Amino acid sequence: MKEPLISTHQLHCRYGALEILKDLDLDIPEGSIYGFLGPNGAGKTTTIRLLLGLLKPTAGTIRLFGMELERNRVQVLQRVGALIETPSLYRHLSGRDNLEVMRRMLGLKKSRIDEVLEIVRLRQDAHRPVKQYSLGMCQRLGIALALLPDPELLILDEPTNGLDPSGIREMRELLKDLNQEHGKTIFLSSHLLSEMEKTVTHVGILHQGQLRFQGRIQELQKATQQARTVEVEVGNVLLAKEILLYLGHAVETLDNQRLRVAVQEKEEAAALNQFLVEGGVAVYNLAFSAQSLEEVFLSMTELPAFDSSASLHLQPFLQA
Ligand SMILES: Nc1ncnc2c1ncn2[C@@H]1O[C@H](COP(=O)(O)OP(=O)(O)OP(=O)(O)O)[C@@H](O)[C@H]1O
Repeated sequence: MKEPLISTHQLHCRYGALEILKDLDLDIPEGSIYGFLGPNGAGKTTTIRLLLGLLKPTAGTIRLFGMELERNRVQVLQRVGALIETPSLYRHLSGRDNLEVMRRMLGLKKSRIDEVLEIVRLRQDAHRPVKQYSLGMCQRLGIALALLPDPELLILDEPTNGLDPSGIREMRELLKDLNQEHGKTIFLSSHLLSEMEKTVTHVGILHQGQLRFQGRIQELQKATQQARTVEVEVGNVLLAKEILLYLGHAVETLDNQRLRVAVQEKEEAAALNQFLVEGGVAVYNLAFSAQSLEEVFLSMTELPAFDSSASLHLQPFLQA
């Protein structure tokens, strides 16, 4: 099997006493668009800093292009283009001149500027000073700068952060184009699955420094179809909740008449109904629903939405 383009093994990182990343095993396949997702503070930027050699891990290893980063920094990093948050730009210079400064520093041929402007669709606006650019245009110029040396891998930290819906759409199209037409592997972070769902081929979900899911987006979608819930409308929410918790279901109170209950199989819904009725709870309505991808993502990255602590004092009641 082909070695992943980026892989980390048991990666740990601390800031002082604070453990930020724990046992992080990332696998980013060549040719993928890998969405690294997680809420604010999950550790995404810290991971990106580690991948770019800007920070040293407390423990663990990082391999890029099959080489250990620590021992091959220069060789590895010249094949990587990166954009961390907003790009550093000379605001009084035009987009083209910003690229020209970098081109000279890298000693690249002049024609490369038009090539990258074309890719990020900024050719028309290349003559304008950057201070007149929208945030989306600045982000695209930042990506053009990262693309100048024609890297195989792009690492982008929250490239859609702060963009309006049309800016997000343009960024999504650009990322797909870079991947499909220009063969770039892309690793990008985001705190919104909904922004990335249609773009990424692979997903890693980070929560409090630990990976909660890693795999193809289709696998996450499949998990979504399996993660079903039942909405139950009852006469006595408190009693219904106690019974369901006792039975080991994860339960969320929606309002003073409705509960949401996690179930694995369809048959469980029928059994659940029977237990409630036998326990003296009037059941007015019971509706089946699959969780959306966003709900699955949130359930992986929020403190448990479901309260699954069983209450013991119901035992005699149910055995009666
Ligand atoms: N230099 C630092 N010193 C101490 N703590 C830090 C430092 N940088 C980040 N942290 C802490 O590390 C944790 C992870 O931060 P990080 O920036 O990696 O998260 P993130 O997932 O990128 O979130 P965001 O989307 O908000 O940037 C946070 O609790 C943050 O406060």
